[in-house]
Amino acid sequence: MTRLAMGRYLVPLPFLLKGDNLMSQYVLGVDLGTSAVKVSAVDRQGNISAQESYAFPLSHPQPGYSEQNPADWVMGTAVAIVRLILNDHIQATDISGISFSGQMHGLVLLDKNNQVLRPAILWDDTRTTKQCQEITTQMGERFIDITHNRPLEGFTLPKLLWVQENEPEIWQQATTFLLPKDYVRFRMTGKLATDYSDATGTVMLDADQQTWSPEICQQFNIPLSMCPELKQSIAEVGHISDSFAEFSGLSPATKVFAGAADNAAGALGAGILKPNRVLSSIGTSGVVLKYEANASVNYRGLLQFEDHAIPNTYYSMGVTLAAGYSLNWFKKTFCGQESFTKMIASAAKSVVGAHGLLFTPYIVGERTPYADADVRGSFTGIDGTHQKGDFVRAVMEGIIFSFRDIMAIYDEKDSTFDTVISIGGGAKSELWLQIQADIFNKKVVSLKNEQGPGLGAAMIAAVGLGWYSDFQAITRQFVHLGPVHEPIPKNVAQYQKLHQIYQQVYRQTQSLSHDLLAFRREFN
Ligand SMILES: Nc1ncnc2c1ncn2[C@@H]1O[C@H](COP(=O)(O)OP(=O)(O)O)[C@@H](O)[C@H]1O
Ligand SMILES: O=C(CO)[C@@H](O)[C@H](O)COP(=O)(O)O
Repeated sequence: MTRLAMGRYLVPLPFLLKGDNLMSQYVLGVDLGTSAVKVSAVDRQGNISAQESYAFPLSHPQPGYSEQNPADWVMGTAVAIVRLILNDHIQATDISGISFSGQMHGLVLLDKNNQVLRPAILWDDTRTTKQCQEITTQMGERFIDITHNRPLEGFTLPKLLWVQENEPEIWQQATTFLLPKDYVRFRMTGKLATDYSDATGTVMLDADQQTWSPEICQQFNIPLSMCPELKQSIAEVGHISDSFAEFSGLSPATKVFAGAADNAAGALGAGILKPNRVLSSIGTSGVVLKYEANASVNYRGLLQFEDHAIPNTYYSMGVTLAAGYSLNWFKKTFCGQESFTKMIASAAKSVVGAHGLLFTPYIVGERTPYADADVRGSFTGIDGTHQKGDFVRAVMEGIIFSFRDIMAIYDEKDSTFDTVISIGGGAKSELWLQIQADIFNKKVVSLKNEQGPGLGAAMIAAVGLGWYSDFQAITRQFVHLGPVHEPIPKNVAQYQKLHQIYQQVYRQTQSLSHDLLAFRREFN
């Protein structure tokens, strides 16, 4: 039988030709999340023809540390692509373009030969409190004027300073830094670059000038040459290299576009192109995000301010560090092999307010509204009658109360919106969608196909290829909203009362959790 060599995979040719989609053209959206990489093949009409994913581990070598191995991202992406080609019969030659959505802020350091120098330090790593204080001491309000952000542990600049101070032997060899998706793109094309939406997340971009800030780089002894070239999200960065083609089965003719930060891509994939719509994303992290038409708004660091994937537009957001991560932690720790669906079914048997049990999701520290790396989570009100379902429900509710706290910042700024679009793994749960509607007291809408960031990445490639003239046009064709969850007045009233109690937990447990973390650092 004739066999076609695809990298190291030998595939019977008739098998490859069996697919229905021989004459179709696709773009691939690579969504590099924290729990897994998910690759979607999307046709010119916006139909998601196939999806594959590959999970990778998170490493927490010490409390507050969070790392991943960049090689795992590349391997996982290649495996997902190989599966699309072999299992889903997407023809490599039909894949016209690829783009990316990437977990934000993570630091990948490369030496002069573009070799990775140390594990990537991720967005939820909070080891850099000292470096954040140094940035504030040295630059004060000027830092916020330049970046429209305040320095927080998750961002890339404090991570660079941590390596400078703590690993001088690594720092001496460091030649380039990249964000996570940029490293995957580099391994696919051989080209070093980042895009503006991920660049803002480093807090080294001058938000008004749209250049790397020479003032910030000079202040902290970071050579400007270390910063990758800036590209628009839809810019073509290159083609698939021969070596990655060999490895993955892709065609070297496939064009590769810069892509975007996952929240920018998620906003695209959810049709967040107007200020009346807000995104609620329950991934590993949790995000409440609002479209901003121009850079004149400055929340002075109360919320993050970032470049959107659409040129000259922006978004603001608040981040709950451990959203889906909290539910995942609960499942892994207490529910054995049980599926999310089964575990959540037990929560559905509980009631609004989980019979008086409250959870705060600060289990890896928090970013918004409390920028506090050393706070930790809590269950309050545990009673001898509580069942497992009450605990699961309390975790789900606590995460959404944390989102409600972010919305309170928008309320204070008189920033109004009427619709919440829910994306991320958490949007798969009907119960969680209704809890959101009831706690937000807003209409909550999910997507027909829950692939916000992956779809956004595919949309970037499709616009980059010229299939659509702009993001407004492609959104009309690609983004399909699903069922609407309306708030239930009785539940809204109960949650409003409970939220007031929830809001007291941070202040009343802050010093306790700081003391406990100090104890842990001293003794374990
Ligand atoms: N069936 C489900 N119902 C509700 N939540 C789910 C389900 N499956 C996964 N999740 C949640 O979604 C999270 C992963 O979301 P995802 O958007 O894939 O994350 P990331 O992009 O960070 O990798 C998990 O941590 C989990 O809490
Ligand atoms: O730190 C942030 C945004 O500022 C996170 O939202 C990361 O971008 C990770 O995203 P997920 O893996 O949770 O999608």
